[in-house]
Amino acid sequence: MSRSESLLTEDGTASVPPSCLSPAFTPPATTPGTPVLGAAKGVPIEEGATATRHPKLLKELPEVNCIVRARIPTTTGTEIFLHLYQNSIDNKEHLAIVFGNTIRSTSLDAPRPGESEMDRMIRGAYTGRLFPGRTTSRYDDSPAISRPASAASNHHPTSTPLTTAARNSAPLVRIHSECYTGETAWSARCDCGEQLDEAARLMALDPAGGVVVYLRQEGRGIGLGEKLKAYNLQDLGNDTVQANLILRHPADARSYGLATAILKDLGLRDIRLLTNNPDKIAAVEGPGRECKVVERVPMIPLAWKNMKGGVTGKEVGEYLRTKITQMGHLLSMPAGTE
Ligand SMILES: Nc1nc2c(ncn2[C@@H]2O[C@H](COP(=O)(O)OP(=O)(O)OP(=O)(O)O)[C@@H](O)[C@H]2O)c(=O)[nH]1
Repeated sequence: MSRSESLLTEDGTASVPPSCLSPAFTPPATTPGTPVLGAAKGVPIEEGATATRHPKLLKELPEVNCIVRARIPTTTGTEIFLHLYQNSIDNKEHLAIVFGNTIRSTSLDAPRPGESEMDRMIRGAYTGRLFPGRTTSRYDDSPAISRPASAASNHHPTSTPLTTAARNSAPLVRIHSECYTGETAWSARCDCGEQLDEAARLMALDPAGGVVVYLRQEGRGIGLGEKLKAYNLQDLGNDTVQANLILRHPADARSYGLATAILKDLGLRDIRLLTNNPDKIAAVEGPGRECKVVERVPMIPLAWKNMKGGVTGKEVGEYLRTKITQMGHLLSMPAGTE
């Protein structure tokens, strides 16, 4: 008997107490990917096209509106700009963490009726840097500060035919789904915290800058409470996919339309996407190909590269194995761990 069968009856229903089950099946917004083997580092997406599948795309993008932006000096010394978004499909505060000072939000910068210069600065719609006594949101009106070369333009990469140079200048993007346990509660069940840190490290180093789109789809979209139930089912012998299914959730309940809309608002069309997830690559390009993933940059677990800071242990090993064997993630287990 397999481990999942131990909790499923003959007709496939769960033998866990009904009170533990979610009230209704949640239809999948995206479905798990088809297993694909052996993607190389930095594969241009055109060459790796067979490595992707095409989840159902939204008919149209949701509306997004950046309502505030602020500079965050970080503990690593890198400055980031945190952008907070509202949208037309849920009430959650999705975020864009922007590295570099050339990437700007169109909706944030748009003038609002009746607002003062102080209003604009308070909501972050200023150029350059704020300083005590600044009176205007506009750069050129402010003789006290000089204009750094890197901020010379607020315009964004255009979609010219891609040369290697253009591809190299496309910004790095990570579409990251919330993981309270991995990012805040030091969980070693997954590598989510490590992935967020690694994405930030790479973006801080990249002259083209980068964006982490941080989507509030905790637990692959099932929410924290349900994810914690799934953890208990994992401790009872199920893998991460089986645990979701026993709880009557899809293996992956996420969607990426909001990410596409946020990237569009930030003026990013050609992007280099940090991911191993083929569904994400296909979905983020949007219904009208609003974005183009010109390169997939793999996220190899740090421990597999013998780098410091990697999450290790039995649980994360199983988590990664399930992603590869059941969700089609473009990773190969290191020799000796298959
Ligand atoms: N249901 C469930 N969700 C989990 C579990 N462990 C982590 N997650 C969630 O999985 C999501 C991780 O997503 P991402 O970091 O975007 O990564 P991914 O889609 O797996 O693919 P990559 O881009 O390759 O990292 C987050 O929402 C986590 O909360 C688990 O055991 N069960």
